Amino acid sequence: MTDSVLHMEGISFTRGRREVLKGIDARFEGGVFHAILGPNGVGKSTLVEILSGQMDPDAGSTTLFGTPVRKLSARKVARQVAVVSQSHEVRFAFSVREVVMMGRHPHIDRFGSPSEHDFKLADEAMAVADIRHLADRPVTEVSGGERQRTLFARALAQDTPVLILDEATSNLDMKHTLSLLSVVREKVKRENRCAVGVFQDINTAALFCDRFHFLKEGRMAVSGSVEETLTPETLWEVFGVRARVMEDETTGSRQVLFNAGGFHG
Ligand SMILES: Nc1ncnc2c1ncn2[C@@H]1O[C@H](COP(=O)(O)OP(=O)(O)OP(=O)(O)O)[C@@H](O)[C@H]1O
Repeated sequence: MTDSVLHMEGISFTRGRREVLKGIDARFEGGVFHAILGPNGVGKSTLVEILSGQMDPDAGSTTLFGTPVRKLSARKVARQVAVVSQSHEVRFAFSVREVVMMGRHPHIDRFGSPSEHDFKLADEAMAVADIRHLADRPVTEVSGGERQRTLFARALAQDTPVLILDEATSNLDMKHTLSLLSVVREKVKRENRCAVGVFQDINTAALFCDRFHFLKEGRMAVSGSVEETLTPETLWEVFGVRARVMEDETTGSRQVLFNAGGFHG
């Protein structure tokens, strides 16, 4: 049994002169790891920015546990939704530990100070993201992948029922990609949390996610379980690429085999 945690209805959004999203309906449940997929510029980041309350849509509504997101304060949303965004920009030279501790701020009283529990969660998140050895380094002086792991750890420390990942592993090596997404999957399955990830790499998404949502030309083109949606027909329709879809006999997960010349003009 799955519960609807986030619900989008009739979401439309125009950026510049272009209507990027055209009446999107989607449901994101607890206990499910969702993937948002689609070509560059189709509106994946825009969709998750609206989903996490960072932007208001021109039309339609998003509810979080039944309450319209626009009626909730940023602090209330941050207690429920953590985001690892695509922008890796960190302007100030906070230490890696300080950045991870920022994930606890929504939970700490305005005039209070962090508790033992806050420090413990931040420390655990740093261990999971394998950044403890970087704790005292300025975040402006670590590598792109290390910075992304720091922002991932901040979101894990935030300890929310909803986790939104916008290409959150795009700079990570394979080992850290697998280990961090395994942790997300475990939280989704064991603790009934809801995860929504934007992915460019369909095979990584197929290893960890339960449901795929493909965007095309501002609309939700195909939505459903990985088995239903990850087909050569969908890949052709959405991305204009020819590919084979294989099922790994050992793990049962679907993987795509591309070929160098297999794309539409
Ligand atoms: N700040 C902005 N101002 C105006 N237009 C924008 C802005 N950010 C994005 N856009 C435009 O909105 C559209 C959707 O962008 P968005 O970043 O949501 O796409 P995306 O699917 O996440 O793309 P990608 O796969 O390249 O990350 C694109 O046409 C983009 O050029």
